[in-house]
Amino acid sequence: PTSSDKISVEEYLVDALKGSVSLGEPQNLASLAKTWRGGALDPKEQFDEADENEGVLLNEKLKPVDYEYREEVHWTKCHGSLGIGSFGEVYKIEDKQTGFQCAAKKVQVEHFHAEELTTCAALTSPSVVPLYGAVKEGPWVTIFMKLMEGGSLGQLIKQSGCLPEDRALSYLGQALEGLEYLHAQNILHGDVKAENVLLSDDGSRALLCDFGHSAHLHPDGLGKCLVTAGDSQGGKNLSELKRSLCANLFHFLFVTQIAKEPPPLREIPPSCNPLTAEIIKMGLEKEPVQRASASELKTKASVALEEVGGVTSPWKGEYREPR
Ligand SMILES: CN1C=C[C@@](O)(C#Cc2ccnc(-n3nc(C(N)=O)c4cc(F)ccc43)c2)C1=O
Repeated sequence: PTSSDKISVEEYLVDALKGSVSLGEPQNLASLAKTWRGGALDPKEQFDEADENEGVLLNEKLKPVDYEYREEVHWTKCHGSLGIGSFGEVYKIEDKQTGFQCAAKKVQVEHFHAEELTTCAALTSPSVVPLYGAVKEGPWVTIFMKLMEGGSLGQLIKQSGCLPEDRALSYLGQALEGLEYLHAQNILHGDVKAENVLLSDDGSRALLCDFGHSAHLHPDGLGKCLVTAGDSQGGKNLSELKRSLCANLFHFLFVTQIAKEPPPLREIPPSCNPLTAEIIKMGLEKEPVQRASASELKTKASVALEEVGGVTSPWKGEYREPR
């Protein structure tokens, strides 16, 4: 066969997956998701697309029926939305056959980026929200994931006013763990903020979510932009992220608006542990070359947490007036 006759294994796989919903592997989902794109369709194509239903589910408690998985038919939303992600609303949903509940983000296909799935499909870190699969139904892409009953850190900060130092350090450390893991997989999250850190029902665990702005970093891409003095893994983009994460720590602690310029360090309260103050300064270092690596910041955050005596403040304690 000539080269034009040989189709890639991936094209062959995608051809087999098109038009149906099946229980499968992360790689299958990643390959199929790359074919989902919006764009001008002629009326005939629009009509055909309206009924289209295809996808790959990764959790056996989400059960397609006769190669279909449709809203209101096989799964249904439970009450209102949980929050708003990048280009989409997030809902608590229930599988009608198994009763299993999870979270689902609905994105219009013209706003869907395959990287939202290709970057997180095969991740297994305890600090990243697990993906349960994704399905295209007409002009919508629905992305299923683990339900995080504790809600987002952004919501907690709004409810609590500002966080006690022990909890801010614990959540920072876990978010840095997730970031460090993503970097080790050459993945750039691209939108690290309190709204994209989700909490377990008892508030003990914090996991990164929302890969709607993520990108695959090629190893040489990192090589070209090695600018931190930290471990060899650091990269300019990552150091930008770490800076925004430490700026977020400042936000977690003191609910300052994350200004374009680093928050005035003089506003770090004197009551704060010196190591916490050092972490904020290290992470907000303007010069990327001087900025600490994710690993260094993570290590310092866990030492600072030990120094403040671990997490002792109550989960969702009384309101604390932001500074
Ligand atoms: C693995 N994966 C798959 C899709 C993803 O890119 C996302 C997202 C996203 C964005 C904003 N918000 C939430 N969000 N999720 C939950 C939840 N899982 O319970 C949630 C709960 C809230 F209270 C508020 C926002 C929430 C989730 C991603 O990361």
